[in-house]
Amino acid sequence: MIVFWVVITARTDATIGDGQNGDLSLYQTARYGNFSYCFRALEPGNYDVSLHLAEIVFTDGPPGLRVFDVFVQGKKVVSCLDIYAQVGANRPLVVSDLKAFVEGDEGLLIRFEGLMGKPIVCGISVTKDFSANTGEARLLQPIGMSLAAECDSSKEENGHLEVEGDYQKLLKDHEFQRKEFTDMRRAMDELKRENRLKSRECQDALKSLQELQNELMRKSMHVGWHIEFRIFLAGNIRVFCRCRPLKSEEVAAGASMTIDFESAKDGELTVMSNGLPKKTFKFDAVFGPRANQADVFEDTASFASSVLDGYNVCIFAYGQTGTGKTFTMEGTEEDRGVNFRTLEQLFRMIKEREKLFRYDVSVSVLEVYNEQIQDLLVSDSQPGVAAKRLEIRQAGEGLHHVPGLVEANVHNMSEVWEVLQTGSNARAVGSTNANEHSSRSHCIHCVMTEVQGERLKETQNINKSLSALGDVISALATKSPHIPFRNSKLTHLLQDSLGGDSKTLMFVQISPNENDLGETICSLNFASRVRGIELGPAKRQLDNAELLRYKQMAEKSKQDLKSKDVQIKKLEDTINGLDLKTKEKDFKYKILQDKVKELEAQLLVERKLARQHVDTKIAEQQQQQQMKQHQDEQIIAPPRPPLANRILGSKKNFDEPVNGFALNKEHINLTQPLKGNTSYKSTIPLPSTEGIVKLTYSSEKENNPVMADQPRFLKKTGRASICTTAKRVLAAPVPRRNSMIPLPSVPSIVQLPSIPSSFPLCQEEDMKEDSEGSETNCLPEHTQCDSPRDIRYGSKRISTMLKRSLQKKGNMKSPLQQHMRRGGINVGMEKVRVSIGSRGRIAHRVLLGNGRRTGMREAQQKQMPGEKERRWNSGTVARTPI
Ligand SMILES: Nc1ncnc2c1ncn2[C@@H]1O[C@H](COP(=O)(O)OP(=O)(O)OP(=O)(O)O)[C@@H](O)[C@H]1O
Repeated sequence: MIVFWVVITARTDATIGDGQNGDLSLYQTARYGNFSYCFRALEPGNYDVSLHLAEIVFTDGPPGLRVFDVFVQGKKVVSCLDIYAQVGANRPLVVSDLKAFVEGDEGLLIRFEGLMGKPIVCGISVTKDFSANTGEARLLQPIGMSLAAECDSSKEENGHLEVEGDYQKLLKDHEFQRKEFTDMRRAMDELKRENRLKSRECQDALKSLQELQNELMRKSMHVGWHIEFRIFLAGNIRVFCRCRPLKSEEVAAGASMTIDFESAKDGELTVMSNGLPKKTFKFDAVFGPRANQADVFEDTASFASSVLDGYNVCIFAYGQTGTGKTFTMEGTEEDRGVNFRTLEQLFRMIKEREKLFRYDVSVSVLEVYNEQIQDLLVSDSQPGVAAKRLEIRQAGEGLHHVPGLVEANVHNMSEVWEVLQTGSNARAVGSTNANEHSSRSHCIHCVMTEVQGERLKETQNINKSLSALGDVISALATKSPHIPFRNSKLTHLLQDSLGGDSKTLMFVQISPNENDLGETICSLNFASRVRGIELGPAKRQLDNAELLRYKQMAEKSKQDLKSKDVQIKKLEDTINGLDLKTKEKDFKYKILQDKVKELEAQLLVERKLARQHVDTKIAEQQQQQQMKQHQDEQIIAPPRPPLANRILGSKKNFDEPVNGFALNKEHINLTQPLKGNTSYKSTIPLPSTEGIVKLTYSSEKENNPVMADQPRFLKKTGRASICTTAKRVLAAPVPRRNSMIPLPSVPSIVQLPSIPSSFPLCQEEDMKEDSEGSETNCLPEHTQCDSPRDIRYGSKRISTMLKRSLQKKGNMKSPLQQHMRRGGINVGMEKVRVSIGSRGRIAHRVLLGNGRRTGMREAQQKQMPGEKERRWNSGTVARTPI
């Protein structure tokens, strides 16, 4: 089948449908060949597709029929046979009810495949199937149309032409666009998300910026206020100017204003004269006739509150009579002044701080009249009784007070007001020309605030100007070395508040009446000078009690420090003493270790010596045995007396006691079984007599140096060891022993004499040990040696037993073990004595610490030399229970 693909431009025209019911119709004329329509679905769903095929010219009958098939979404919906059956010549064909299901945003593809010989006109109508989808009608949009390309016969293969690129390209483009659209949508979503994040960040940043701005503003205000306050404290008395309104009578008299408040700003004030500006002044604040009491106090409150922070504060009013000094400071019952408001604020702050601080507030009201101080809180003096004279005293550095002045404790504002009223009523009032209520006195309200032991704070108010005050102010302004505080009672009383470490606020009161211009300018000039006065930085005040308490605390800290130093010194001494003791103990321990090593080395030497001694004894025994054998042989074989005589000596010698023990003939007779055994010859390579002598000598010499000077004789041991060959008797198992006593070999042949009691074969302790353990130190009752080999074996056993004995005793009584077992250094090492050898010497004794000597030494001292020698010879270990 040949497929033609031609790309044409989709065209929509008036026949496209009404667009309102969701219909979309496309009519397109294709001149040649096959083509396809592609639609992009706006939303998934079922679509009805109808095809209008017109002017399909079937020039030929079935054999030559130019037919084509129609595919919707790749599925053939109309076949050539259908078309052939329905279409006659020049009759259009409408194929309807073709369902197309579109998923997602995939496109709807209608494709015509076939061989077209002549142009056709077709139309496609796509309608959303609303029966299956109830959503909003959204249609397919044509995204392209492909027409059949020119037939390229060169690409015909196996009777077919491969579909070339356009459709595939279209599909790829569509797929690409779809992916691109998906990517774009994803990117757009990402951008939206980022945008939201950025928006949120921006909002957060904006919010934090606003907070920062607010914080900055607060800080700026705070810093500004502090700077302003510090500037004020560091350089100037703060001066507020207040002008009263014109009185009704002044207005009635046609008085005109002499102050220009209209242009007043930033504390500037211009005095007018005849309608022209005469002079301009600048103060910290200016309050015109319209300012009320609250406005004034708003700027005054910070002063008042600093009283509770421990500062001396002085607020007073200065000005011409009748200008409102009393009104500003006291006010009226309906319109309270600075005094009342200040106290009100103090109580409010006290209330706020009541969990942290406790304040006691007292108020005094006094009057300075004719340089006399009168207590206005004292009731009228009784007739004929002179009022109590009050004087100013200086109680401490910078602390002036009036002893005897009544201080009324107040707890709330009603009590304050009551006190103030009492004082106000008691004032001396006279009449003046300027003000019928004016007085020639100065009323001072002292508010003493005690804050947890801190000194009293004073708020003092003055409602009259005094020349003394002026002098003081002038002296302060010119930085005069002498400030005439004591020129008047008023300045004297106010000295603490006007001094260099106070906060001072002065109200300069003026009249707006042009008739008072002279007085007004005079007051303003004075106030300007006051404003330039430098008082220096304000200082917090501490009272003497608090200072005393601090001093006591400092003194106590010093004492504590000293006692701590003493304790530290004691501790250091203790530590040093402990260090010394530790070093001393280390030193002693080292000495002990050295001694232990020395003893162990000595014990080693003793063991060697003992071993040598035992070997010597064994050799002697062997020699005696050999001699005995020869004697026996002589007895049995008389034909050889000369040789026997030569070897063993005469019979007389034979009968001689050997080492104190005499051989009994009867005993010899008991050896009859030996008679027949004449063929025995010792196979033991016996050492020569000289060798034995030398060995014995060297051993004895080593153990007993005294022997070196004595004549050398062949030493004969007092013990005999005879091997019998008459009868082979299996030796009973010989228990191990610890004693170093030489063992008699054949007690059955040679009956040794009874052993003296002073010659213990084994010590009681050894016996005890033997009875308790499996080992024994005692001689076996019968020991027989059947052969020289047994003799040698017996010698080895003896040697082994001796070694074990020594080893055991060494282990049992090792000084090191003793020391370790005792765990102290005061164990008497002398209690351990190891004595080995026939001429043994007393083991080296070491006295350690305060080791107590035991009865061993006394026992030795009581012993006879011979006994001692035998004792040593017995090879036992004299032990004293430790
Ligand atoms: N700012 C003001 N607003 C309204 N009235 C005022 C103001 N200042 C003063 N007055 C009124 O002016 C009158 C005189 O005021 P005040 O007695 O306070 O003057 P003073 O300076 O204390 O006088 P003196 O020096 O004679 O005692 C009072 O009647 C007072 O009410």
